[in-house]
Amino acid sequence: MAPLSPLAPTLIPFLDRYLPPTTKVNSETGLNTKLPFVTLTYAQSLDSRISKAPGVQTVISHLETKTMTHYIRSKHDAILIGIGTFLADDPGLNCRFQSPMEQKVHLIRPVIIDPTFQLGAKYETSRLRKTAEEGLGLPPIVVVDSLVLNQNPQINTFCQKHRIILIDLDRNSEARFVWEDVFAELGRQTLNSVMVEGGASIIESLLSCATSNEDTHLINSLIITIGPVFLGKSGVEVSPMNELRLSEVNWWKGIRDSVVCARLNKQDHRS
Ligand SMILES: NC(=O)C1=CN([C@@H]2O[C@H](COP(=O)(O)OP(=O)(O)OC[C@H]3O[C@@H](n4cnc5c(N)ncnc54)[C@H](O)[C@@H]3O)[C@@H](O)[C@H]2O)C=CC1
Ligand SMILES: Nc1nc(O)c(N)c(N[C@@H]2O[C@H](COP(=O)(O)O)[C@@H](O)[C@H]2O)n1
Repeated sequence: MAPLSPLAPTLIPFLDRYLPPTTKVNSETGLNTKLPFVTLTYAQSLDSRISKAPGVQTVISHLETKTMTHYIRSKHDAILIGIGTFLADDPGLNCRFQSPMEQKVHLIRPVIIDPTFQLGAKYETSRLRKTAEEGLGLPPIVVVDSLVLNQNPQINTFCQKHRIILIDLDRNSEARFVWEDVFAELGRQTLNSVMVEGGASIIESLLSCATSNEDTHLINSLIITIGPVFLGKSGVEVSPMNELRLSEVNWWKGIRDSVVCARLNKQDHRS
């Protein structure tokens, strides 16, 4: 694993207002809210692609913005990916950014959205498991369709040592979880901030639900790294179902990549 570079100092004030507050407070009631603070963050090409082909891990971020991603991980309780990303990337999903102010590296909880429990035996040989066993990260929580519990014997073995969250799929709309159910459950598990990293299906699903009025509050911040590359028509594109305009937009320019931070709605979680 290549070491990270020092964090560009200008990234700290740039990112600050888009990162989770220490305590999430509802601006209207003054009470803590049940839903975690959700940051959607990923790296894309100039043609809005996050990998060069389906299921192929593709480096887009420069080391400088890779370091930024680990800094962002250090500010969240959980990191969420879809099972497609687990299968394609075999990621570590830990935090390797060490703040000079902290004695220890931050431990972030991986969450995998895996309705049909494809994780199965693949977890045994994964980097995720190795990272957790070496004490460099935490074991994952896997979010599974409630109906799959009795249909897949591998779940029972996995459950003995790991946490599984059972949620009913929304069977009216192409067998997806309702995101509010997922985040509410993560909130109940005391995960007060969730960083969503991908992949394409997860990003599109979240951006698309943000275009429906009811769910705009689910994503609190958007942080996108843009690398100077076109991945072409065989690349995996991310695009919401409908037009989506951003607010509170700010840009940062690094050695090679640019980063855009924004909100999807007008709600300010710090006021
Ligand atoms: N450039 C970047 O920042 C990143 C790139 N990637 C890339 O993305 C690709 C993987 O993307 P995908 O294949 O789309 O996989 P994915 O990680 O989005 O997982 C897809 C699976 O997640 C589940 N899922 C997604 N939305 C759901 C919902 N609302 N309810 C229930 N289940 C849901 C389904 O089982 C679906 O098959 C890989 O090539 C990976 O390298 C992944 C993360 C970040
Ligand atoms: N920030 C960023 N830039 C890229 O170019 C990427 N391909 C990704 N991918 C995400 O990073 C995960 C790998 O994490 P580990 O370093 O192994 O912990 C991968 O699973 C994607 O979510 N990200």
